[in-house]
Amino acid sequence: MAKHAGGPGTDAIVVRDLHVRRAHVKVLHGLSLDVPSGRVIGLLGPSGSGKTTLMRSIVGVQVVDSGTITVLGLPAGSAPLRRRVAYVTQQASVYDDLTVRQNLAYFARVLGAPSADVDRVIGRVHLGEYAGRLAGSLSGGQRGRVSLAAALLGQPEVLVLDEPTVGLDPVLRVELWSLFHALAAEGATLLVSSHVMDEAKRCDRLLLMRNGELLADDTVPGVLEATGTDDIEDAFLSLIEHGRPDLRPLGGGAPPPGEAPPAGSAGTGVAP
Ligand SMILES: Nc1ncnc2c1ncn2[C@@H]1O[C@H](COP(=O)(O)OP(=O)(O)OP(=O)(O)O)[C@@H](O)[C@H]1O
Repeated sequence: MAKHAGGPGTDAIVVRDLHVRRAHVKVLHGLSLDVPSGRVIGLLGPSGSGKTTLMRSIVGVQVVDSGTITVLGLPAGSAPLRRRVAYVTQQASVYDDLTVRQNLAYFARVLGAPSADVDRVIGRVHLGEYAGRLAGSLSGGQRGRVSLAAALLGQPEVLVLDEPTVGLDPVLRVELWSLFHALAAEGATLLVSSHVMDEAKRCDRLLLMRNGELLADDTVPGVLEATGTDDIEDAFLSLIEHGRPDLRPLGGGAPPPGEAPPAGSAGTGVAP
């Protein structure tokens, strides 16, 4: 079970007014968000919307212009977080000339995780039958699962996963989402990016991004209710088309002077 510092009801990740440029181009424009502990949070948005940049900032590998990011109560990227936060990039990070088990044994040693953890994580990502295979002989999806297994070594409290289900068949995708929820039930916090809107329904909560800004921060039912849609893709399009003025932030932010709150907007977490 993950050692869970924050506990239910607290925020594992807090981002405030985050501005990031990449190659002199502004990518994130003053993002503020909270990621609650012990939940699976979906970070959704089209390609290029800034999901990876936000994740890189949260794990402390991105130079930021301004703003603050706190993870488990500590500044993002600070040394004590190194073993408490795991990051899986879109490219599988494995050694092709080592077997699956050898890869994980190596990473376990680097992380100082117990060697028994290797078989545990192999089991969790259902790679048992491939444990003795060279990573270089695996499919892209299988290599991705080796990377995910490496991230689970040492039972990190926060998992930041960049498009972990891309290219997987539907059965494997469902298996991974159920693994994510099992990890959350054990106390971990998962921030999972995807550009497939259909995956939204598998998340406890959504962060919808576009052009480096947050369009919504809410549960799936909350986003649907706030937009008057019954499909998350339609909801996303509605947020783009109608913008955010019709929607109120979580906790009932005040409407502009002289304007009544729109019907169905109470309690929604659509970003201000
Ligand atoms: N190394 C880089 N140098 C310059 N610009 C970059 C770099 N990496 C990303 N960008 C730009 O930053 C913006 C956000 O990219 P980012 O990778 O964060 O988006 P994303 O939502 O994760 O996209 P995808 O779903 O395709 O991974 C894009 O316009 C992209 O072109």
